[in-house]
Amino acid sequence: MEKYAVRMDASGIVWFTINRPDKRNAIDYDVMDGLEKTIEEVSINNNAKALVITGSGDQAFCAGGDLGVFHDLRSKFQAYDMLSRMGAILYSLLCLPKPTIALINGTCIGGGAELATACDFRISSSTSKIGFVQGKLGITTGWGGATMLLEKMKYDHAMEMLMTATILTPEKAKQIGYVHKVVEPEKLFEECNSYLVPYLSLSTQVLSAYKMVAVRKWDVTFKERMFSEIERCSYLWELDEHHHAVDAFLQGK
Ligand SMILES: CCCC(=O)SCCNC(=O)CCNC(=O)[C@H](O)C(C)(C)COP(=O)(O)OP(=O)(O)OC[C@H]1O[C@@H](n2cnc3c(N)ncnc32)[C@H](O)[C@@H]1OP(=O)(O)O
Repeated sequence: MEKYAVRMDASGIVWFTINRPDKRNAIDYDVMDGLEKTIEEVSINNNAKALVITGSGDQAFCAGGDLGVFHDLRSKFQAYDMLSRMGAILYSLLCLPKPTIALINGTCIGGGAELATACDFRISSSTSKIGFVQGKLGITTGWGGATMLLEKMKYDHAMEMLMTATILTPEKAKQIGYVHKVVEPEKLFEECNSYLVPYLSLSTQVLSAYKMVAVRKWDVTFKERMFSEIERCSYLWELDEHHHAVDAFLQGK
């Protein structure tokens, strides 16, 4: 089974689906490859007007990094290689000159919330769970998620999400401005299509021009901040607190 699926529909929406429902759509190196290629293709394909990222099945959008795979990374140098690669992928998603949507079809936690944050808009199923749970594993957001969140949300709401590592209902996430629309699970795709209609009615050049205005806001200083966040997470990654927490998860404690 392919770990991700990509298709472009007749209206120019590219649908990227993480296809690892048995692992709650956790991101491993293959999914990273798929995201990297798709973002690049969408950015250069004139027929691609928008990118929607979602997860397969009705349980999870994305449960973050694959703890089984990434737990092999023990030192801060090993952690930095993986974290900065995914950080670069999310930075290119953030700056993609087309509208992007995280279609949150279920659990969206840890790196899954970082992935969703890199998108322009978040549409969630009413049954999803959303949270930056990294703190519970003794690390911070390691893919640049906090830097992006603080650009996109009010300071106090962003810091509360990050520093409490709590899991929010979609309604609460909407109330604080993280999620833009909450819909019944069976209406998720229909509502996502409707949401995109006004965007698709404008030309790609116009949409790209607006995205470029936003990208200018995220200048070199922003990129530096994002990557120093990643470096700090690599340092925490190496510490026992993190490794013990992941050991406990993998051993089902
Ligand atoms: C590296 C960048 C930063 C990060 O993303 S750190 C990772 C943050 N993510 C997490 O801590 C999520 C850990 N997972 C969970 O808390 C729960 O599995 C979750 C998502 C709430 C779903 O709970 P349930 O629906 O009850 O399902 P479950 O626990 O029985 O899991 C089903 C199978 O999926 C696996 N899974 C879930 N999240 C995973 C992950 N992040 N990496 C690797 N495998 C993961 C889980 O091990 C289980 O697999 P199996 O059936 O035992 O083979």
